[in-house]
Amino acid sequence: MSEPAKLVPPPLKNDCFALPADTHWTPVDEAHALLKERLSVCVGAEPVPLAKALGRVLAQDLSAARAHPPQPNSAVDGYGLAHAAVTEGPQSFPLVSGRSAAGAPFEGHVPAGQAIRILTGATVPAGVDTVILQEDVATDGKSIAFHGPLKRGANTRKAGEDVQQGDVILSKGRKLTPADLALAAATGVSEVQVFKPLRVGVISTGDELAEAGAVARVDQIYDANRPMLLGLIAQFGYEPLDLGRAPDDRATLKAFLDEAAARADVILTSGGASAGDEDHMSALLQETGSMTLWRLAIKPGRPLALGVWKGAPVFGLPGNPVAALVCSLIFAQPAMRVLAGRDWKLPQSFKVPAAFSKSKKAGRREFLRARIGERGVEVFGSEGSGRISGLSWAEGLVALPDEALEISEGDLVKYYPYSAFSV
Ligand SMILES: Nc1nc2c(c(=O)[nH]1)N[C@H]1C(S)=C(S)[C@@H](COP(=O)(O)OP(=O)(O)OC[C@H]3O[C@@H](n4cnc5c(N)ncnc54)[C@H](O)[C@@H]3O)O[C@H]1N2
Ligand code: MOO
Repeated sequence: MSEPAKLVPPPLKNDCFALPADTHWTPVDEAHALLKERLSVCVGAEPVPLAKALGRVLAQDLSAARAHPPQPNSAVDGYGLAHAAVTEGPQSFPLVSGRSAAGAPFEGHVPAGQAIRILTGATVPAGVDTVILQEDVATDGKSIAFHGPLKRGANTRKAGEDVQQGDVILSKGRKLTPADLALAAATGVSEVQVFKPLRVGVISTGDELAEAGAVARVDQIYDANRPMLLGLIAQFGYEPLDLGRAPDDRATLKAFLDEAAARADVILTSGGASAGDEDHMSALLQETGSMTLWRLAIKPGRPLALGVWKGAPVFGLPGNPVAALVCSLIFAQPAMRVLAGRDWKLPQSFKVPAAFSKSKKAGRREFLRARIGERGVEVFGSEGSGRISGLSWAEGLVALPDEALEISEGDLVKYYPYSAFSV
């Protein structure tokens, strides 16, 4: 009998972030390019009254039903007159009786060489093309005296100078802001065709999880990811659907996914994304054949399981809360934007001086919990992926590029305030 082959241990690295050479580590930019290419809107459209349209996404271009302003009107309180009758130097014009006020226009014609009292927003009467500011005249109530020359058309707004009837005022895919509601209302729009809200289902997985409020065994932890992800979805303006906690049991998890696909347009799960013995989420998605299990060149958040379950895109986020949040912001957020009917757009970052120093390794993009302090952007003391306290401490993320980098205090680094993800 021959001796059993002796096990040869690998060199000890003890770096769970080291990137083994035999795996393809997908760079963040490559992952983004794939998401951008493959995703498209997955919700239908419906009409809603303008008053209910804030934050909704236009399902078609919006056109002005009327011009803005609809008629020429006065930009100031003053006196309207015909420019052709104005000369240089001091002069005086008799006032016609009556006035033009906003909502109560003067119906008659103002003869050349005469003037009419006119108020801000009032329709410019026939015969008038120019308005002189009341501060620039002397009056006894019967006539006005002022200095010429005046500029033709002064202090008036032309019909349609802002928007012409039929102009496209807002494009398909636009998320309606308060200013957009003003523009639509001003141009006579009372109802808009918008995409139905994106329903995002959230499932936590893991036998170790206990529900908030329940008595937890010492070996259990409270489910922190679910309230975080549901809150994030609400902040993004989508409809959060709490689909509960699934145990580490493949058949039950399957039933959870079935229910999720029936009720939600997109599914976010956390936990079980990597390839361990209990990582059922990635295993189930793999079975559908739609699976792209990404090993992402990112810290934190390496395992991100992506797939489609009964028609619904699934983001299998890593279980560690910091990684779950970072992956949601960096991948699920731009993806959900497109699924909800908007364009592909990454959040706006800012270059800010670092109030820290760090030696960064090559080969992965790193996201650090960060906030702006007096000396620049500060980072949380620990990079541990389970340190939830750092997520609350932070007001945003610093993104360090894929390459190796020596960062010294004062160097400019990329900073994303959390608010940049919720626009
Ligand atoms: N041998 C290795 N082990 C691990 C590696 C590795 O490279 N080699 N990578 C680590 C990294 S990085 C991550 S991230 C995790 C990802 O694993 P899973 O997505 O399969 O997540 P779980 O194992 O289920 O959970 C990880 C961690 O997070 C806790 N968790 C899970 N869900 C919740 C929740 N809803 N609320 C709060 N905390 C949650 C869970 O208890 C674990 O502690 O794998 C590492 N392992
Ligand atoms: O990278 Mo894991 O995703 O640290 O938490």
